Amino acid sequence: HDEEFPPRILDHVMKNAIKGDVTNVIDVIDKYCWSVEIAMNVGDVKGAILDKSFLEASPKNVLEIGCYCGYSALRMSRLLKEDAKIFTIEASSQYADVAQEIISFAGMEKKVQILRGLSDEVLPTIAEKCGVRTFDFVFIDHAKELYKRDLIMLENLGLIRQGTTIMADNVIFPGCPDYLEYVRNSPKFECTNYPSKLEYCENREDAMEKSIYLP
Ligand SMILES: O=C(c1ccccc1)c1ccc(O)c(O)c1[N+](=O)[O-]
Ligand SMILES: [Mg+2]
Repeated sequence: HDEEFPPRILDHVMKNAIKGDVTNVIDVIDKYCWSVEIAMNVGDVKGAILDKSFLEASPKNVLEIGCYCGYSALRMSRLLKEDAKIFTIEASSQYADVAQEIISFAGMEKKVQILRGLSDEVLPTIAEKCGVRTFDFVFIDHAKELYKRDLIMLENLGLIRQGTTIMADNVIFPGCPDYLEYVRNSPKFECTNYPSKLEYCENREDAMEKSIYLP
């Protein structure tokens, strides 16, 4: 990954977006990524699919695994109902630093809490640390080889409940074949695939996978 993108997008947002205007911050990031350089945000096209599932779930407790620069956390934060909250896990302290700045610039620092660390190190204590029993909505968008491991960990830790919605990005590109095989063959998940395009690309296929947990 291009380690230099996060500081560039932060600088671009600070100089071109309206402080406290979360929708404008999202738009400024999307315009930059369409016109200047592609980044691995979920983006506007797949972001609209995320938005729709998020609104249908109308969650109180939201978990994101893979915050990056905070773009998808901002997308969800603007749709959060009163007293709902997003907890987002980010392993890279560089990404987490930039995400914190962008989330604060957009005025969403009270609705989004970044948890720094590796997902398998953060998840075992997240319930008591965050005062959450189960999550109502989970967005998985981190290292593709960790999707399956972390979903199983969420199940084993009792962090998801009957009806929890799990949305996974990039199930085509870069792809997460073991995750897809797991959720689609498990009787505990009701899956729906949403074909789309890779963020900020017109001609590379990607898709999101929605899995409703029904143990
Ligand atoms: O893994 C990559 C990747 C691989 C190679 C080069 C650049 C990015 C990627 C690509 C698109 C995504 O939406 C995404 O979330 C990721 N990611 O890192 O989590
Ligand atoms: Mg992604």
